[in-house]
Amino acid sequence: EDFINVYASYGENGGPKEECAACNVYAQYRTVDGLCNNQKNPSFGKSNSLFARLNDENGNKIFDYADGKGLPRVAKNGDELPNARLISQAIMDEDLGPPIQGDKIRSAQVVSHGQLVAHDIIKTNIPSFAENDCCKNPNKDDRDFCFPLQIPENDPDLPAGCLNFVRAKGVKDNNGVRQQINQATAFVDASVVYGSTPELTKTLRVPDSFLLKTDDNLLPTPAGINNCFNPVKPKKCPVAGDSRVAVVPMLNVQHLAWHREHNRIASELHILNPHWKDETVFQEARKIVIAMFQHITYNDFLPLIIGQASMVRFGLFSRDVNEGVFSDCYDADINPQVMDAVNVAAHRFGHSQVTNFQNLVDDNYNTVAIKVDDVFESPQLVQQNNGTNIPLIARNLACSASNRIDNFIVDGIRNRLNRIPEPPGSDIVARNIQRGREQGVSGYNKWRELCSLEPIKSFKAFGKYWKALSELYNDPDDIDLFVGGLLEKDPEFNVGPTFQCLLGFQYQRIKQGDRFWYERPNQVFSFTKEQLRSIKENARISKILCRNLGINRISKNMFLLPQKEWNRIIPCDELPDIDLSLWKEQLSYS
Ligand code: HEM
Ligand SMILES: [Ca+2]
Repeated sequence: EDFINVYASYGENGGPKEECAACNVYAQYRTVDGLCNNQKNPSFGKSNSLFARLNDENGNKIFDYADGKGLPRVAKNGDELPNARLISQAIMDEDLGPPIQGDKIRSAQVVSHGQLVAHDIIKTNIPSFAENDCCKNPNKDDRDFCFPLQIPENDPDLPAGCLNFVRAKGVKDNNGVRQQINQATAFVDASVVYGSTPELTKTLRVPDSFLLKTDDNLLPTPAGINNCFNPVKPKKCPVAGDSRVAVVPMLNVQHLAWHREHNRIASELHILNPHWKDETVFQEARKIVIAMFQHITYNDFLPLIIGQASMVRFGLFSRDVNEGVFSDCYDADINPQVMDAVNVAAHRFGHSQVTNFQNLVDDNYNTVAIKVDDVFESPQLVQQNNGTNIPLIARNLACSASNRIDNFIVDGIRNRLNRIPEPPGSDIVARNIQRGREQGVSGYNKWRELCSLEPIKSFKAFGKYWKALSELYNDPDDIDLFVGGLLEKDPEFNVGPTFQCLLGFQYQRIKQGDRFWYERPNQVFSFTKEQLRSIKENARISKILCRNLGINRISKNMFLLPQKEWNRIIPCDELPDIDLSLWKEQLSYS
């Protein structure tokens, strides 16, 4: 049974002309930018191609712009939609929720890995915020460029009036309709580690070597690239495969762990196979890192977000090693590109898991509280004293709870987001809502319909929020997807049915549309049976973070809070390891 109507399919996917070049059918490794992953449509899933829209039964793209071309969505009756900040205040203020919003089983590592994967598959091209102030500059009336937020009078936290918001770069498709550009590869391919363009990969790599660059054993800080959005605090700026590496320290150390894991694996492969060229060592290590990243993301992370039933329904679990090692679900007709609804709403579910604190936890489990809004874009917290805080951040990832997925978003990111270089900062909820509208993403009910769920006919369906919603919106069809989606409940605290459908469908396409999916047999790039088995049995997020972030003990499954019986804190050495000797090439003398 298909959640998404059979009619809904992907539209054409524009891309630059270079893609006319023929693909190398015998390529052993995926390209950095995803080009030629699909040999019939070389730009499927490629970086810098357009986000996907679903098609209706007549093959027309599904979107909702006020003028049908590119102006932000308005209400069904033609009025402006309700003020995004007012919605945020009335529905998503953490003070409206229960006093304790922590999840009982999910750790902060779920949140951080979620952000890392989000950044692996999604990066909207948005003109720089710092250089373009839509409240001040001469372009402020340009509706193609600006869509500022309006903070109402008497707002308790943000100053009334205009708050900057720049629209995503627009590209006209063949019908003259505004589309947006995804700068990341849509594949789950560790592009957060290696970059989504050959130029960035080159910057990250040590020339003539299999290693990624480091600076004092930390992420590299090459001159000439400045990803640091905070211009005030003097510091070195870390560079990784994605420019948002330092949004918060917990994300920063995810990048660091995978970066170090590449160098560890590459160094071992080099010792095992001294005759291999540097390039071979680099690419073989990259291939193993990507396989681990895919395995962990699909089998250990995603079930905690969309739940067991949706995992099974969309065929997202890898094949159980007891039933066989290889598995082939590849379908060359599938375009893995991320769809608009997943970009602007469904995959932003993680914003409700974020907590107000990014604490440091020492070896005796003493905690130093650090507020999230004090450490946005603060790589110095990770870098200082040669990285002495790194193990303390890692322990916090394992030991502190994520917040529940619900309609409450903490003040740290809802009132004080990115107060850089100085207050007032912004509201992540208002931004997400505004982002959905400016990209012409259809309202919540449309997505329910596409997911074969009953559209909501009355505000009453939303329980205690019906009144607030009915005072804000004219019609249930006007409700923004981010708002409606997070108001849905799931008994196991996964995302609700609409986001399960959208994320399940998206991750299915990313898996089935990936020619290089790690489980595939009989290809020039396939692992051996023994190698794949070793990856499947031993790839663990706990092992990767434990061995690379300077801690000695860790919970067996870091995505879950430590627990005496089944998720004890154990020495890292007791966690299983991938057997890299399986990559030792048997030289034959013929
Ligand atoms: C740790 C705190 C986090 C902060 C401070 C943060 C902040 C932001 C900001 C400022 C944006 C841009 C909003 C816009 O203008 O469109 C954004 C986008 C986004 N966030 Fe987060 N976020 C956090 C965690 C997460 C998590 C945990 C997830 C998912 C599990 C997530 C998923 C996304 C996605 C998918 C986007 C859209 C990205 C794009 O358009 O390129 N974020 N976030
Ligand atoms: Ca990617």
